Amino acid sequence: MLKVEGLNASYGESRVLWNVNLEVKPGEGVALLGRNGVGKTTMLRVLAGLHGVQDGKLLFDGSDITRHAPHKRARGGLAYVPQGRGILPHLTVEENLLMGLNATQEKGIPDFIYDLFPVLKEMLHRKGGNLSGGQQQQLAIGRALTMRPKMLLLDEPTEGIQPNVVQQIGEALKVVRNELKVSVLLVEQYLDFAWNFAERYYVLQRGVITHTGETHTDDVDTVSRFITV
Ligand SMILES: Nc1ncnc2c1ncn2[C@@H]1O[C@H](COP(=O)(O)OP(=O)(O)OP(=O)(O)O)[C@@H](O)[C@H]1O
Repeated sequence: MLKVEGLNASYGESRVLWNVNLEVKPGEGVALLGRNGVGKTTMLRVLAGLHGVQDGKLLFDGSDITRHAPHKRARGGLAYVPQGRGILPHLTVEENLLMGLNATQEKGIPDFIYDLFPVLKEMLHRKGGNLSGGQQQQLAIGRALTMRPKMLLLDEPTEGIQPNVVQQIGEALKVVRNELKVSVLLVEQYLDFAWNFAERYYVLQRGVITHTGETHTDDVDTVSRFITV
């Protein structure tokens, strides 16, 4: 589904990602783990087409997308939910969701969005900016899903969110992966959440992938040493 080969990326003279190789298979949930500032957000921005590639190749759904513009990647099924959520605070929940629909032929917001996140139906006419952090996160994921993506790129969906909502988001993401068959690449610092969700993981340290493995066989405490501050 997604294959990253020999990726290098920089900010000016400063190299941030070093020869990154990473793969997400169809229907798979994969976690990208690491401390603050190691390059996780940059990695997702490169995949979304918002930051350039210095060297390397990005393959998605059988195409080389290395030089594709962000909107082309989104139309091709790669949906990015940035850290800080990226919803439009002055628009209502409904208007935010309808924006995602523009890229598809559908007329209305599909019911599965409300099945996943019932709170969005209750808050349909409320302004995005007046939602709680957890509700905004659900809206951001819901909006990305209205585009019927093949893969979601999620940047720290649990950040600053109260535990019961974190649990709801975790359950929704499992439905997204298992029933809607959408692959997920999840950037997280909340290790237990990532471990509970993902089948495989990569650890990024100072821009280099240093460990990778499967969550059901590997020891979470060993991995936590590489990612906790
Ligand atoms: N716009 C920018 N210009 C220059 N350097 C940047 C820029 N954005 C990020 N960096 C640097 O690149 C490195 C990687 O940052 P990045 O945000 O990708 O890390 P991260 O692992 O996502 O961290 P966090 O969890 O804090 O978001 C950091 O050293 C950061 O200071």
